[in-house]
Amino acid sequence: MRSIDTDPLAAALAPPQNETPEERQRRIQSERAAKQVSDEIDDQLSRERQQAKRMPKPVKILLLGQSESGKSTTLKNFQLMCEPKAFRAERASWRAIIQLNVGSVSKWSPRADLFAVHMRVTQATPPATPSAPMPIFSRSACASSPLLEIHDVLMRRLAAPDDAPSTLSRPTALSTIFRRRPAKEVTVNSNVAWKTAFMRDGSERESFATQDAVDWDDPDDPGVVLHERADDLRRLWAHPTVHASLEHQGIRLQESGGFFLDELDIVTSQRYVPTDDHILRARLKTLGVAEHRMRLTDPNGNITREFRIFDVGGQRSLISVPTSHLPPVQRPKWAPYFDDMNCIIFLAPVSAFDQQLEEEPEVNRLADSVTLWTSIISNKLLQNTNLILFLNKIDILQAKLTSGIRFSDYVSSFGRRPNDFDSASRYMRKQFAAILKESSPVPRLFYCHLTSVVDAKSTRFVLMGIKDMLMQSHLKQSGLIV
Ligand SMILES: Nc1nc2c(ncn2[C@@H]2O[C@H](COP(=O)(O)OP(=O)(O)OP(=O)(O)O)[C@@H](O)[C@H]2O)c(=O)[nH]1
Ligand SMILES: [Mg+2]
Repeated sequence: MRSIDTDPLAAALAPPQNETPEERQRRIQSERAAKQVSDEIDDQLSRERQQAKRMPKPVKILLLGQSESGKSTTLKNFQLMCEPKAFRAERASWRAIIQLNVGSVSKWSPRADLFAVHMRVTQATPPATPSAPMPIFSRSACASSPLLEIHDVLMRRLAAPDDAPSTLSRPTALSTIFRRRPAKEVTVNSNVAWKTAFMRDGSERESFATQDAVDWDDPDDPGVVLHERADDLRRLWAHPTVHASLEHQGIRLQESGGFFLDELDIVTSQRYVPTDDHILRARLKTLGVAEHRMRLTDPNGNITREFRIFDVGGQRSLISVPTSHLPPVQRPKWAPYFDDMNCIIFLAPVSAFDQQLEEEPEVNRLADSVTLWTSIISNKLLQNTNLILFLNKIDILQAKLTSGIRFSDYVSSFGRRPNDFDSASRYMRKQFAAILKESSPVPRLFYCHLTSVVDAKSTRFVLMGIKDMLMQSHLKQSGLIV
């Protein structure tokens, strides 16, 4: 046997040689306390392991669809339904995103030329007649625009840009969360817990009162600038030249995600805290794949089921839809990672029948959704997964058809059917179902819903049905019911 002299471990653990009786007493007490803590941790781990063994397997849901189809908004609805407290605890974070949406002129400027219009309005030159061509101002000429200023304050608040060291106290780690790309949307990297960065004390909390959601004393709060500039923004948005210009270019900002200009009074108010409805309408593009876990509890607070929802950012490079030079159906690279999903919710934004993809302006957005749908349902790795189709953004579809935009001008196979919501939605449902029948490797059940996922009430109804259906089929699979 090794003696203490030669065994380094025993030597390190041995009591000090000249220990007094008091020191010995203190040492023994502290060793006892440490052992007690260690035993408690062991017990807790063992209890959790037992509970995990008893818990049914988690229900896994995969959200798919092109960019801006409504996947993250569907996820927010799930959260609102399953964990309303946690959803509302994130209001401060969503407030920042909504403020960014309001000040996000870089998104509109290339298309909507709001800077140019803005220069006229604020310089009080007589407005041009709506039909007159709009002068084009360079970005530098507009550098003093209050709109740009708001946007810049928000961006500095959200992420210290790499090229301009921020004087703000926000952690620079935020720059890895948000990325600013010229004339592109602000995106969120799904692997980063960005929401906690906006919580009042930087920590996640289960619940707090509305007024506690935001740090009202923060001198860098973008709400202050936004409130100061509210009049400018209101004048800009109320100006007839702005609307004439947008109409002239066929731009309907009201239908874009993150549109809050019709509610400037509310969102620029000094103590603005977003409602559930505003959170659902806030726009933040997802990058990568985000996994969200939600725990359902019984009335006694015991966890009965875990839902894992995977939100796959819809940008083309990620979902890898074919482009003109690739074969018509290409296997998505991520599919092997998702072959054990219980269900895929596929979102097709049907209001986009008259729009083109931002990434590829020659591709119609509805055609792109159909291609992506075909590629998903024909994938053998995903063939055993339940399929639920959301024909989404029906509120915008309805508004477009009512305003006289003709569906058949973009979808010639629609022919001479009436240009109304019922005919168009029925037609699309039939087309998507026919593709499934033709392209799925095995026959499968197909559920289709006409949705507007910014409407919390109707979406809750749809999601409740899906949740019940999944729990039933899950229990059947586990042999717990027949
Ligand atoms: N009017 C209306 N807006 C919607 C609807 N569904 C989603 N939106 C809005 O459209 C925008 C885009 O929705 P997201 O949920 O962010 O889209 P996404 O599919 O996650 O997009 P990526 O993250 O880019 O893949 C958001 O501002 C939503 O509020 C809808 O049914 N009607
Ligand atoms: Mg998203």
